[in-house]
Amino acid sequence: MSATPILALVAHDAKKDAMVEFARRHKDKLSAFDLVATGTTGGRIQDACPDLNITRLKSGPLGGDQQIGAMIADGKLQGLFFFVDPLSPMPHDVDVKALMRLAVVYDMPMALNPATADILLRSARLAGLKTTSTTPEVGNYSS
Ligand SMILES: O=C(CO)COP(=O)(O)O
Repeated sequence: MSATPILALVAHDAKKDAMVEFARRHKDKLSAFDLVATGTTGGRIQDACPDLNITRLKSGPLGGDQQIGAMIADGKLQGLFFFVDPLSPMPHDVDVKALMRLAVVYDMPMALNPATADILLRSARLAGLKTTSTTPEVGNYSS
């Protein structure tokens, strides 16, 4: 696992401008992390902030949300910034829900809008003081 905490940046189309603005505003702080993003979101951020090192995954509807979900399940992610559009139907709604669900299952710091993202990025937990997400109680659901 990377020694540097990894953050994921994801935004639905109606929220991509807000994500780009968030990344611009916080690019100094974000540069301290390894960043992953779904394909289109990552491209928009990279264009706006060329100095940020962003690993682009697949586009959300083509599996990018699930790739990030797998990173959460594998303990490879330390924070999720997911600017969701609650007003538009999504062809991959099940993937969106699955990603948010895994973030909750693993007690992943997760911001779903810019206001929360600002607070989360400032938090000590994301600054690397505590970078391990909580392993869920598996109950009857063994690994
Ligand atoms: O659809 C997304 C999240 O559900 C985001 O995917 P893109 O960044 O490829 O647009």
